[in-house]
Amino acid sequence: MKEYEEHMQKLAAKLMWLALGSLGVEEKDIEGAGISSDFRGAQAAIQLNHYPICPEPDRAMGLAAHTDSTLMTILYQNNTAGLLVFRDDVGWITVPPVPGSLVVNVGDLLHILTNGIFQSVLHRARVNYLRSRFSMAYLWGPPSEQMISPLPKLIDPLQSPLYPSLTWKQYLVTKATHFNQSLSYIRNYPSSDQIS
Ligand SMILES: O=C(O)CCC(=O)C(=O)O
Ligand SMILES: [Fe+2]
Repeated sequence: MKEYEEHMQKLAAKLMWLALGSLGVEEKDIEGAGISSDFRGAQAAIQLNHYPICPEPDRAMGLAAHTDSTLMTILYQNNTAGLLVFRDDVGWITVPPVPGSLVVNVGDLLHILTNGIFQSVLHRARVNYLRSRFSMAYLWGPPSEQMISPLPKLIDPLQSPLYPSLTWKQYLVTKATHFNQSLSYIRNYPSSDQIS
């Protein structure tokens, strides 16, 4: 498990740079925002999910629809389908397991950091009536006291940032009250002091 975590940590930092680099963000932009460019001090948790066989999947909850409160989540799923993501134009679509591959979810904090350019994804998991399913989520985020705010480079110069500056800890408090509405709740709040 420790080895898996070490690999995931390196992969997360690499993926983060692929995502940010694609937006023209450079190391100095990240350092300028007070974040170490190698994401030193990042915090992570591994969540193991097990979905036993269910004779009536349509009447069971599985994992309720949510967005991850992370910067990024790297998800392994065994070869039983069950993960669904929500696309505005089509609705719920299955993310089929592909052997040897991992799923990467944009989390709410990356959504905030990129001022909504990379949007966190609403997803849920269904149970299966033939096979049990398990998944392993590597939930990756910043140090808990690190301020996260939209990167100045990604803010339209004629507009204010869409989200306030806040720590992961503060965001989790908001999420515990506002659940899937949290991002819209904090949107356009000038300061995290006013957030509850
Ligand atoms: O089991 C899955 O595919 C989804 C797991 C998940 O979304 C989570 O652990 O946050
Ligand atoms: Fe999730």
